[in-house]
Amino acid sequence: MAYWSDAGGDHATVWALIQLLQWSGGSCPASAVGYIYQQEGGSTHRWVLQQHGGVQHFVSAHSEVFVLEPKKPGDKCPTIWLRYAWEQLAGDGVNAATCNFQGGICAQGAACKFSHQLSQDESPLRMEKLRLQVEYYLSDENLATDSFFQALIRGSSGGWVPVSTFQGCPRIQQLKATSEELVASLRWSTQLQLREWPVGAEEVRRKNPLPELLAPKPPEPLNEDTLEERPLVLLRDCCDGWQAVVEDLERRSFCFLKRRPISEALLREEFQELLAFADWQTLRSKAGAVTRSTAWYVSPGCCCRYTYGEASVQAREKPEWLHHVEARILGDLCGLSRDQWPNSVNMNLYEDESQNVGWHSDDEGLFRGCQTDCRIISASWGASRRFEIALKDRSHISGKPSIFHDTLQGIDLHSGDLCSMEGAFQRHYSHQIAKGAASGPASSPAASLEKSCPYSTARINLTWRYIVSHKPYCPQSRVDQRQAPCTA
Ligand SMILES: O=C(O)CCC(=O)C(=O)O
Ligand SMILES: [Fe+2]
Repeated sequence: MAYWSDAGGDHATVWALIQLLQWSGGSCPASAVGYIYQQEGGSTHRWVLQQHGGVQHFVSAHSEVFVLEPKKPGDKCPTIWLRYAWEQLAGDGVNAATCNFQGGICAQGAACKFSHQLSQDESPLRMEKLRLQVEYYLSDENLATDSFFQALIRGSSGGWVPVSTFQGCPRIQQLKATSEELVASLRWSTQLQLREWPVGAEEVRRKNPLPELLAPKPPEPLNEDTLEERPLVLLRDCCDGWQAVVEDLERRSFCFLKRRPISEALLREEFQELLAFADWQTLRSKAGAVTRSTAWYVSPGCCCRYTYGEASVQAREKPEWLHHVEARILGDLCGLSRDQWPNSVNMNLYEDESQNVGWHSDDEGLFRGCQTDCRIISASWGASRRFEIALKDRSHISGKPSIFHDTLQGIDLHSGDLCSMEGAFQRHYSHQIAKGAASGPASSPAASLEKSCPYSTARINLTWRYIVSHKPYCPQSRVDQRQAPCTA
C-alpha cells in the first residue's frame, strides 16, 4: 500500500501538491508542501487521497508529513517549483485563482530555510523544451507519418513507450537530456500520462487514441537539371579545402564546409571589429524577446531593404573596414575574383545560445534562391553553434512549411569556419541555427579568453548573397539584372 514520508521540495513533491490543489479546489493550505508520495504500482495521488477521506481529512490526520524543512543544505524551496507549476496550470486554462498558494512566491522571506537558486539545467525553460519535444513525438501531427513511434506504441501493451526511448531522438540528444530530466519534465504534461514505477523504467503514453498512420506520400517530382545538362560552378571548383555536407545531385543541392583555416588571434580581432563597427539592429520575437541582431550591407548604388518577417532593415553601403574581411574570405578562401564577389552581406549577431534563427530557407525575392541557382557563403566568428539542415516537407499535414525530421543533419560551426549553400539548395532544403550550444567540443580555445569577452559566448555570422532581382524602388533594378556568377 501507500507510504508517506517527508523529503524536501523536489519534483514529486510539487507534482503531488498540484494534484492536491487541483482536486481540492484550493482548500489545501499553502504550507502543505513538504511531503513526497510514492506508491508501488503507481496509482494516482487522487485515488489514495480518496481512500484517506479527502484532502481536508488527510491534511489534519497526517499533519506530520507537512514539514517545511530542507533535508540537506541547498534543497530548493518547494514554492519556487510551485510557481512554475502554477504558471503551467494557468497556461493550460486551469483557473489559477483556485490554486491557493500565493502564486507560489515564497511567503517565508528570509526565514525560509530552502534555497531559492535554480541552476540553468533545472530551469523551467529547459523542462518545458523537453516536455514539448516529447509531446511532439507523440502528437497526432507527428504520428500521422512517424512509423517508428507508431510501431512502438502499437507493439506495446497499453501503448506505453519507455521514457529512455526519447534519448535516442536527435533533438533530445542535442539537449543532452538525462532520463531523470525527461521524467521530471513529463510530470507537467497534460497530453501524456506518465508511469513512474519502477524507477529507472518509467514509461509514457498518449491520453488520446492513436491516429492512423498515413500512407507515405509519393515523392515529389524533382525537375532539376543535371550538372551535365546545365553546368554549375561550385565553390569547390574555385579552390581546395571544401568538404561536402550535402551533395544531392538529384536535387542539384549542395552544402560545403571549410574548417577554420586562419589563426585564432586574427579571428578574435575581426570579431571585435565586426561587433564594434557593424550597424546592429535588434530583432525581436512577437513576444518581445531578442532573437538576434542583424546588419545589412549592399554594393554602391543599391538601396534594397532586407525583410525578416515583419521587420525591415535599411541597406547600408559596404563600408571600407569590411574590405579586408571580404578579401580574406571571398578572395583568399573562396577563390573568387573581385567581380565575382556577392553584392550583399547580411550579418547576424547571436549574443548567447538562447538567440537563434529558426527553420527557413533564404527564399527572399532579392536572391531568387528558389527559382535559380543560388550561391550563399557564410562565415562564423566566436562561439560555436549548431547549423542544421533538412529536406523541406512542403505538403506537411500541419499545412505549414515543415521539414522531414528523419533527414535532419547538423554540423557544428566553429569560429573561422566557412559554409556554403549552392545550386537549388534553397528550393529543397531548410536550415536553422538551433538554440543551445554546439554539440561537440569547440575547436576554438574560447576558454582561454577573458570571461568578460563576448567572443566566448556570442557568435557573429556573415552571410554573402547575390541580389539578382532588385526592389522596384532601387535604382539598380533598372541597370543591373545580371545573373549570379555561379550560373555558368
Ligand atoms: O547564422 C548562420 O549561420 C545562418 C544565418 C542564416 O541562415 C540567415 O541569416 O539566413
Ligand atoms: Fe538563412
